Amino acid sequence: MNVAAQAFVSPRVLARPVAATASEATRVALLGTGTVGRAVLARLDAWSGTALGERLQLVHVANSRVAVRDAAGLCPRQAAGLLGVAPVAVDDARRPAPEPSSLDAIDAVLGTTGGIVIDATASEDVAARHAGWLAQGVHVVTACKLGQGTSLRRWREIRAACHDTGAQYGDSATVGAGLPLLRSLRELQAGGDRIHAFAGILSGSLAWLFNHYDGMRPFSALVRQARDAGYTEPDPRDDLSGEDVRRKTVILARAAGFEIEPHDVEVDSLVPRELALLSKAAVDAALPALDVPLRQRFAGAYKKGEKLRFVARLETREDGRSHARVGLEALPADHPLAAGAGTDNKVAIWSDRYATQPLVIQGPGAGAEVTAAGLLDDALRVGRPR
Ligand SMILES: NC(=O)C1=CN([C@@H]2O[C@H](COP(=O)(O)OP(=O)(O)OC[C@H]3O[C@@H](n4cnc5c(N)ncnc54)[C@H](OP(=O)(O)O)[C@@H]3O)[C@@H](O)[C@H]2O)C=CC1
Ligand SMILES: N[C@@H](CC=O)C(=O)O
Repeated sequence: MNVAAQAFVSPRVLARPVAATASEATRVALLGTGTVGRAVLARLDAWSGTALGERLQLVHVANSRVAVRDAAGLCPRQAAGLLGVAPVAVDDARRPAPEPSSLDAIDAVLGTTGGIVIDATASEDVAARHAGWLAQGVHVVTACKLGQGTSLRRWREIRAACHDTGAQYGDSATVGAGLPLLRSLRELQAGGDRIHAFAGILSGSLAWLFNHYDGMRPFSALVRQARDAGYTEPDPRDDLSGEDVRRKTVILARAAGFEIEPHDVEVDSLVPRELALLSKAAVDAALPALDVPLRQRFAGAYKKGEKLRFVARLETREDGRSHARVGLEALPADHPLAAGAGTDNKVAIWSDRYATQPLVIQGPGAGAEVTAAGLLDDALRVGRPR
């Protein structure tokens, strides 16, 4: 059974069934039916007929190629079947036929205000539309970091659009795959606190890789395993190069009050030049180019009893300016950031309130299920309140 099919068997009951009317539901358009998008559909499917399910009405699902829509509401399982990412149900023939995917269709299907776009893509084209949707009064909930984690200009456009229309931007899944990181930073500042610094593990895939790498198995084999488990970006070089962590650092920094540009973050990439230059299709075969450099770095750390961890740091200097960097560090084995398991993200935050002992937030930081849960938590939050 493939991963898509597995997502749709034996759904857990996540909430008690209650009666509710469709008119109370918020219309939702889901973009992306890959690792995260399929998990969103599976979670919505498991909510069918429950109080949570009645609050969100799926009206549009698309990937980069095809879309299905129905203003009266789509069954998540059938939509997945129609788009070819889950087993086809018997009565799917009676459902709307898939049409070519177009981002212009969102306006027609959600109307001008009140609906939610869930972005489960890694698409620049989709991220470039976030501010426009918000400016129309459409809420955006996103796992994609290209909205807030790229240029300051785009970040400001997103914030301005939210301010002007009251539309909301759900970004919990962009850093820590739904962990309460961005929320905590914002709540501290809302209470008058000022953030001084943060340091942490912000990549679930790199956490998993360095929690498992023992210098014996080739590093490239572990990268393939992390990719197949759904922890990496669609192109694993985005993780290995530190670009994904750069974007998360930028998002966290801005949420902490530091309006930095991506180039303000110093990045130490793990990707050798010969791998960086390849097309995406050629990457898998060339992954062994990682093996020797990583084995050497592992051996150097091992001899000193240290552990390799990919760390992001933001500090404020005496002149009040911030400095951010991300890269591989060899840490003493008992260092707090060396602890953790699986895909754990772990972030320490120093502020006026937490000046000596930092506030520490830790938990799984990648994976389809936690990310989908983070997206739908945000969708419930920005949709019509209950
Ligand atoms: N995996 C994880 O643990 C986490 C992922 N994220 C983020 O979630 C996002 C999705 O990741 P993941 O599911 O792994 O990626 P996948 O590559 O598995 O899926 C991406 C999906 O986006 C679709 N897509 C691309 N362009 C468009 C478009 N213009 N319109 C509609 N759909 C489009 C693709 O379509 P097609 O199928 O046709 O190619 C595909 O279905 C990324 O931004 C990632 O950074 C965030 C937190 C954790
Ligand atoms: N590829 C990312 C997924 C979540 O953002 C990671 O490894 O953390």
